[in-house]
Amino acid sequence: MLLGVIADDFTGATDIANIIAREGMKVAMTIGVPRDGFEIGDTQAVVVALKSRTIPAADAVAQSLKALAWLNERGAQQIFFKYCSTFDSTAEGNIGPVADALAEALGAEIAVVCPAFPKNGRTVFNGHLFVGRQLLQDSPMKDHPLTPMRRSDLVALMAEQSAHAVGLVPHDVVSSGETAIAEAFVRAIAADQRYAVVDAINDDHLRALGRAVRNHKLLTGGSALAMGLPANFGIAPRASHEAAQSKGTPVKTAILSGSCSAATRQQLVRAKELWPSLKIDLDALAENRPVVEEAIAWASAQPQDRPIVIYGSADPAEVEANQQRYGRQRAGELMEHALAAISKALVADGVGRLLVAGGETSGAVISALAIEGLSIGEEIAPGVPWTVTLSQSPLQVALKSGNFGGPDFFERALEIAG
Ligand SMILES: Nc1ncnc2c1ncn2[C@@H]1O[C@H](COP(=O)(O)OP(=O)(O)O)[C@@H](O)[C@H]1O
Ligand SMILES: O=C(O)[C@@H](O)C(=O)COP(=O)(O)O
Repeated sequence: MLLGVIADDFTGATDIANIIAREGMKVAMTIGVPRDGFEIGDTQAVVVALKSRTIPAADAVAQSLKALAWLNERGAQQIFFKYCSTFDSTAEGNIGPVADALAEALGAEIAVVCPAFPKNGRTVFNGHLFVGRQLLQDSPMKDHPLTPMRRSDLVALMAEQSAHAVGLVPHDVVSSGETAIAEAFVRAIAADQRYAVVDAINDDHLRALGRAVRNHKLLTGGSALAMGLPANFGIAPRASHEAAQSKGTPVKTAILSGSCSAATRQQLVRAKELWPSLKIDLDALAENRPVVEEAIAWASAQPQDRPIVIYGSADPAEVEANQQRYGRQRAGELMEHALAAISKALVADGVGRLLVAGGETSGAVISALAIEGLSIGEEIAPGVPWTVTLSQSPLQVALKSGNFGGPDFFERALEIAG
């Protein structure tokens, strides 16, 4: 194995696996740390998907170290800690503690911090993270149900979460190329900095950075940082990425969404106009009413040849009201558990194609389905591939990060699936 990736959520894991695959590496994605006997064959990169973004920091550290040990035992030459391109972290923050623990275990003197994903509008400039034209703190991420981001200064955010000093490699250095970036790392190490936030506003910056980190033991960042890594191992991008799913056969399809992100809510407006839809009532869930059973009955009463949409997604005012009533964590868990239970019943009832919107939601759904891993197929939108589950009865699955994809994402996904 050349590259070992530890991803802090499941949508993020398919996102980075997609990028690595398109850059030519043979990649496998596992759900959690694989069981003993899981064969990696001639796989060059393994992405271990964890659901560690919003859990207590000590648990996130323990799970990440377990993943690291598994990857190291299989000879991974470089480790990548993948977090969100919007640096999603709770108030306590898991990114710093996990990065600290991985750096310590690997003996890494320096690690980059670079969530930039220019194709999806995430750029880092003077250490500040932008989403489109807005600072992160002014973007819809300020209202995220679990990880509201109210600051944009990555140096400050990382310094607050980590036990170590954090520096910045600014855009003028990055624009000067690989040698200048590598020299900046030497200066950062001399200044006792463990992390270097690196500016990147386009893919050329990320590729130059990719070359400059060739010898780093640990990288941290968003998926786009992985773009330049396969080339370091002498691997060239693939002309076309083979589809993992078979086309042309009708497949019962369900769209499940717990994502309250602005992009998902817009995508749902369109999906609801096209297909039968059902909203899950969080109050009813909290009152222990048979919401899940009713949703399953509703689904089986719908025409079987059309996609169905089941969602909890709500706008910031409704999410806020729910959190006031039930608490941030409980509100999230109630919805995640309900959507996970519904997905299990739908699959048992013959649904063979699932589109899941939301990182935490995807984690809950995929875990409930007891799936061991996913193989990466065609790209639907930047950062979102179709995948096929590594299971006895394979399912087609797309895990959509909350803010990824255009307004017609779901239609586009189904067109591509054929
Ligand atoms: N109506 C709702 N009220 C409160 N929380 C909700 C509601 N609908 C969904 N949630 C929760 O919001 C969180 C959304 O996170 P996630 O699934 O990661 O989406 P995203 O990818 O957009 O960040 C989940 O924990 C989900 O259960
Ligand atoms: O880096 C990204 O933006 C995504 O890969 C990701 O992690 C998104 O997380 P969610 O929005 O919670 O799905």
